[in-house]
Amino acid sequence: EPPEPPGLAQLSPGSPPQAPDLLYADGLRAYSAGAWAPAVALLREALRSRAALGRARQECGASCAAEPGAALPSQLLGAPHPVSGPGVWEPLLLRATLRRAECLTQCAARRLGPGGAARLRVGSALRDAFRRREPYNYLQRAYYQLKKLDLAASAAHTFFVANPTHLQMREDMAKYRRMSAIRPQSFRDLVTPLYWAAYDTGLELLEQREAALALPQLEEALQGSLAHMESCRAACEGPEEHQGAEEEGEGSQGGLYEAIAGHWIRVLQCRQHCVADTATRPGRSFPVQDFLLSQLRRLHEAYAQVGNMSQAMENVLSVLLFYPEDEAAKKALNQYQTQLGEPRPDLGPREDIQRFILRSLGEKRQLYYAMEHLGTRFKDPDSWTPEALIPKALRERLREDQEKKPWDHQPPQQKPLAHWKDALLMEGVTLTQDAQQLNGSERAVLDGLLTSTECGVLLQLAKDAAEAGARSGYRGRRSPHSPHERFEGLTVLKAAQLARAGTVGKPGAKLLLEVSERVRTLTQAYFSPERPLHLSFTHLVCRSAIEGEQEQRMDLSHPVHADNCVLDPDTGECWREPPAYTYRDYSGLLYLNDDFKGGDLFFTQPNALTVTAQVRPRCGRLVAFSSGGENPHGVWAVTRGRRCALALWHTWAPEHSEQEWTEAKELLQEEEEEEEEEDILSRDPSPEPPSHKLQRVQEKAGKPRRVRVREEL
Ligand SMILES: O=C(O)CCC(=O)C(=O)O
Ligand SMILES: [Fe+2]
Repeated sequence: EPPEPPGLAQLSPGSPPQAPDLLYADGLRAYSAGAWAPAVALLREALRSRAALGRARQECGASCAAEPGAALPSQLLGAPHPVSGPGVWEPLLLRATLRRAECLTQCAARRLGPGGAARLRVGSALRDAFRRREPYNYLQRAYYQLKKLDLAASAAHTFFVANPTHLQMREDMAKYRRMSAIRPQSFRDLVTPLYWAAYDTGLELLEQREAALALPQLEEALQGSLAHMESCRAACEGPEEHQGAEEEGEGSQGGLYEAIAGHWIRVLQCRQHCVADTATRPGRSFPVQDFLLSQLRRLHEAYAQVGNMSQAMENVLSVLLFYPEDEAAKKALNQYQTQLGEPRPDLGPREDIQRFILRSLGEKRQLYYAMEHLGTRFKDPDSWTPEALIPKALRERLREDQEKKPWDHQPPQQKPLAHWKDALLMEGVTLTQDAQQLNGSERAVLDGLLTSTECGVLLQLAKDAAEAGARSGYRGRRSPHSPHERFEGLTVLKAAQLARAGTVGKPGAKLLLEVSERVRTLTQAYFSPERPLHLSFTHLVCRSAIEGEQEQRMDLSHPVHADNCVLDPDTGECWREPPAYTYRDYSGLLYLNDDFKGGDLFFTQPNALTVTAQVRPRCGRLVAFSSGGENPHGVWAVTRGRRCALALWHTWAPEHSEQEWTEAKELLQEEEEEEEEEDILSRDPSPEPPSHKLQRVQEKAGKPRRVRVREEL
């Protein structure tokens, strides 16, 4: 194992947890250095620290709620001014808030060590990363490197259940599943509490008419769902949770009262949304409260099956507490009542569910009050909220809002078609897929740009150039994107030079120039008829699978990226600044062959996860698209054979047009002229090569490709 980077956090078991952001950053540092064991230790400790904070919040929230005067100042918003007037009410709210803050702070310090919760607080970016279970992605790779395959599989599974559209992980999962050394039970979710498993077992038992055995499982699952929501709610009161809320203009202007009220409103909003916190289960994830409701339904059926009619009643009444008009529940209730015989007014909904609903209604009432009187916002996550609870003045407004669609804007204007149609016709090219078919705004697949002979010539050119490179010790260059592939790139100028030196055929080098111009014409006609495009870089690229290293592959041939900006998949933003090639406006990929395995091009949403379109390369197929953040793309692993493509980038900026293209053209022309001269005059047998150009080319060719660290991770 390579040496670990200096200055990593020291871990001492048993001591209070360190700050998760520090641990995580160090874990990633160790990971990038390939120090797998420290990476695992640090990442796990980051997770443990985060969990400790969550637990402490929950326990402290509960214990402080039980302490007189330190309960969440509930009901204070609901009816303050009319009853006691602000003069009386303000000091009450203030005192309750301070008491509670004090109680929580002391409690957290007792549980987490000096500094308490504030010391373990993290920024919103990291919170999101944890929510997306990102640490498990790194963990699985580190475990894999350490050959701890079962642990790798469980970490991978844990990440995957929460990110089912993550391409890389989907591939990885398929590979883990094929590995016979991994036990099937290793594919388990390390985050989601076991209540999923309890629920699944309960369902299975119910199907086998084993209701008595199913009941404890279903009860456990129900408690699990409630606990899930509790822990989500507890996290709402952290010092970090409402960053940015002030920017939204809620609660920052005005006095102390507004500030405190604003704080509680945000806590309540956050708590309300915990019903929609996702319960994640292999292959599925949905709001935890929906899960709770299906548990209640299974429970009343199971109790009825074992003849425990009073508990069956309690559970079906609990469903009706949410949805009093639920037909199936009403029917079941009637049936249970008949079976019971005598009326049982003592029976009501389950106590835990009653508490849950009452508390939620109380919060909603306060939030609607604040909405009406303080102008705050509240989007109720529940469909079961009784209308009577919503102030009359608000009902109308809410209904209007609901009818207004946020995506009311016009679809993007279609480009004038006449120009490019002519251009296509001239070249004998067909439009195979337009932007709409590719689920994007500026994307197209065009076919027929090259004949198979032309593809053959260009493939031969790439091959000859690679072999020439091999002879000069250039061979064995691994791809900058994947250790499992070789990567050869040929620029137009290098091709011209090699042609001149007689290393590659001249027709190939000439065709390269001609074809790139063909692509430019079409791209301009299709995407930019009003404004000329210039080629800014042309690169003939082949990616070859390395024999025998493909089974264990965990990566893409080319990670997801955008061509003219630095993509931040966390936010979907794309920064048009260096090190990106910011002047690139349109990209083109002209494919030369299809006799390889894998290697499809794909587009994703800005999250770099969700695939929106996929294209299989073939001879003469051009994929053209705008180079910005609207077109993140990547290439699947090439697992067998060699995939060659001409990659071209176009720019509107004339100052960034490709000098080498002109130089190459001159070079090839010069040679032609010289040949003619030679033929005619046979006087000058050794014309001096343009050595300054050669030198420059060599420098450029040897320059390593920019490595995008973010993508590599
Ligand atoms: O070869 C491909 O299909 C895509 C390559 C690519 O996206 C790039 O070089 O920027
Ligand atoms: Fe690209």
